[in-house]
Amino acid sequence: MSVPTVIIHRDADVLAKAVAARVITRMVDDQSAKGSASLVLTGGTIGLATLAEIAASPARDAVDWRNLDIWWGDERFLPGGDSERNETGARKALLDHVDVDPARVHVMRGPDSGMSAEESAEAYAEELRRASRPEDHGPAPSFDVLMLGMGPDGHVASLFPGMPALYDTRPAMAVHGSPKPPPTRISLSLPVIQAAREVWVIAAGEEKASAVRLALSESGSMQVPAAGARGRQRTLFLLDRAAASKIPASLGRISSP
Ligand SMILES: O=C1O[C@H](COP(=O)(O)O)[C@@H](O)[C@H](O)[C@H]1O
Repeated sequence: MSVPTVIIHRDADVLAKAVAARVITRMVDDQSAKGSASLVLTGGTIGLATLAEIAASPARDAVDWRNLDIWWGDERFLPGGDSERNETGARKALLDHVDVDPARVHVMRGPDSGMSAEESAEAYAEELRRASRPEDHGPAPSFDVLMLGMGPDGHVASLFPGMPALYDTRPAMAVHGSPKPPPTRISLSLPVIQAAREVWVIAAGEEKASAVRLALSESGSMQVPAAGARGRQRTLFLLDRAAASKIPASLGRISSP
């Protein structure tokens, strides 16, 4: 697992624009090198702001959207179209504005599919297994970029502190009793997150500062799930100044104006 690099931007607005530019460049590079790319989306405030900035960028047309696999790190188990679903937010902010291949937009299905949360999670796990290639050496693709928002409690995807899902080794699982509504969710597991080539934890705001400090410390992922958010080749903590305000000065970091 890689050691995190911390990059700090002035505020949430600059952070979202900078992450958007980073996503576009990374997808273009991966598509140039291997023909296609994979991107895991996150819900949450800064995650959706980032997607809106990608949509607003003239450089978005440099991405071959039809040759991109889009996945989610987690989903709130709500019917399709519900405004609280991460999918709904992502469609509104970005996916409705670019020419994605619907077959390559891998959604976690809600109760309107007729499936229980367990069945939906298993269907997603199966989709991940099918997409895995021999070089991935595991039950899910090694995603090129996996973005994660982070809660003030240090949760990432729908992996909340102290919850059994943190020990789950299936590619995706149902989560019940989430402390943040809605209570039922679907999440990628920690091993799948850690198999991604690059993991980007994105956080803005002072309310995230303590969790950011713990996520960059020696904390265990059971106490602070974001402490387990590490990519195989690279881990980035992309922060605004407020979210970075409690990081010890000793920790290497790069700041933009
Ligand atoms: O519920 C969720 O919350 C987190 C973080 O959201 P934020 O609004 O505090 O930024 C998000 O990363 C996750 O995908 C989502 O389901």
